[in-house]
Amino acid sequence: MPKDKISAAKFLHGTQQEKMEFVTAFTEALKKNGWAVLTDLGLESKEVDEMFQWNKRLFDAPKDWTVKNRVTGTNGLTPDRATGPASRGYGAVNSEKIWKLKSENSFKQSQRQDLKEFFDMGPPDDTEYPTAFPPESVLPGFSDFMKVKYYRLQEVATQLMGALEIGLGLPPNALTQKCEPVNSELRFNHYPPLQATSRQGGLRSVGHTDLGVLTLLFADGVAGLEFENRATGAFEMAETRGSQEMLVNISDTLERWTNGVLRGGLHRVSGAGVGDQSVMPTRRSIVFFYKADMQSGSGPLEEFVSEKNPARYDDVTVDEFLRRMNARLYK
Ligand SMILES: O=C(O)CCC(=O)C(=O)O
Ligand SMILES: [Fe+2]
Repeated sequence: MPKDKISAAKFLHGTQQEKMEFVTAFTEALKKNGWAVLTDLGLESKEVDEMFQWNKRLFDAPKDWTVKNRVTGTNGLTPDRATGPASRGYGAVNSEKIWKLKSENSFKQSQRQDLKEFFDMGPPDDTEYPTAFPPESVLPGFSDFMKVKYYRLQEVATQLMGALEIGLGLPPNALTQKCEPVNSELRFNHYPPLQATSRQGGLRSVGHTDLGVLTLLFADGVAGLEFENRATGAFEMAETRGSQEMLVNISDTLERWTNGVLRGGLHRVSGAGVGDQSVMPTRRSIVFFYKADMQSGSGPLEEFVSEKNPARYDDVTVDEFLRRMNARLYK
């Protein structure tokens, strides 16, 4: 498991050789583990702290506005998550049936729960699947703030994808061009405090891989995020230091494009690490799902397919792939 954190400073500001050192370390970590922790991203920790402050304000605010915007409601604006390829707006606790994504039967009945509420924002200029924000009267300034952060994180993710293109020996923009026009999702997660007696299997979110290309994640100080150790099959705590460190994990679309050379990092959120405290504390995370353009193919790139290594994934469009997964996740 990656105990070492990789500094992005050399990639952002270094010599050609230093850039390549980052590219190699980053690509190797993702090939081996499916995830890595990066430091020195060029993101001010103040910027990330501000996102956590908005996360708190958002979930503390009265939720009347969300009624029109629940998982099953279309609101004339927000697509029904279960039938569409996108996720937008507020989702209450237990909206995501994450156990249906991989192997439903491996989860006990008591583990089939998801104890986070969340808010997903799509591209600010998306007219097909617009994000229903809380009204300005409820949370003044929130949508403007989010738009700026959305593009900032898109920029960071695009840079990291550029590094991966080099690391995988692909031509420049081979992967990033499949992510234009922008189709990522910026998510705020909030895990409300929970009595230990209702932990039910000790998990706040069960094991899964994310649907997009690459996921960027910041967690507050409360432990919980765990990744599968591929050597042992056991889940182990992934530690990040608040706003100064960012976790990156491979998601399903990149696994499909690379025909399994990069495999999605399997992760979950546990209530472990809080000892025998009777209440699990509130936990918050900020997640950027870097996603592909809906019209791009989701099947393996020709560079990763050969007679010996035939395509393992069907080449449906990203739109179709995401609809397939959303139908499991939200129905
Ligand atoms: O909150 C976390 O640390 C993980 C969140 C997560 O896995 C997700 O939103 O897909
Ligand atoms: Fe996830």
